[in-house]
Amino acid sequence: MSSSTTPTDRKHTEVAVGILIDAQGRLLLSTRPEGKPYAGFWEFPGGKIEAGESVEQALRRELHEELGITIAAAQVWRVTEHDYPHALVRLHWCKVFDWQGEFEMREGQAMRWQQLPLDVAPVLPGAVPVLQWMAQERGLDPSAAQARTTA
Ligand SMILES: Nc1nc2c([nH]c(=O)n2[C@@H]2O[C@H](COP(=O)(O)OP(=O)(O)OP(=O)(O)O)[C@@H](O)[C@H]2O)c(=O)[nH]1
Repeated sequence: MSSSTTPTDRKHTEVAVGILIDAQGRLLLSTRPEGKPYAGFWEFPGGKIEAGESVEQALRRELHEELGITIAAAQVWRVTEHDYPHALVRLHWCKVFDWQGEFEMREGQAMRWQQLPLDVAPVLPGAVPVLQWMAQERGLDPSAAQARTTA
């Protein structure tokens, strides 16, 4: 057949993602900066893991670069995959309850603390399963984790 690339022969991009949860149980979402694929979509903060980094180290670096905060310990909670046209990503999700510093949007993003269901939209497709699990943990209908839209 042709030389088209199938999901099985594409290399995964490893990504560390933080689910920051505040004292009221709210989740931090931010918008993807201009110039990146899916710019303007809402996502959980994080980014690509660099060679030699653990998930926790990558997440600590990314959240410092993007948000100006320093996180305490973070353990991987779930691992998911999503096949985008631009990349096949493996997302390492960590819940984060402790951090230090003041939030500064260093990449010009918007940020919102959100309860479920969210009231921001649209959300990056790769983040949807995690929103559903978070809703389930809270005794909510997983299919209603995202904002209702009138589209
Ligand atoms: N940060 C983040 N990335 C996500 C989420 N869901 C999801 O599918 N992704 C995907 O994971 C990848 C993260 O890459 P990124 O471009 O944000 O990472 P980065 O900041 O290191 O990028 P750069 O070094 O290219 O600037 C993207 O392909 C993005 O689509 C999410 O909730 N948060």
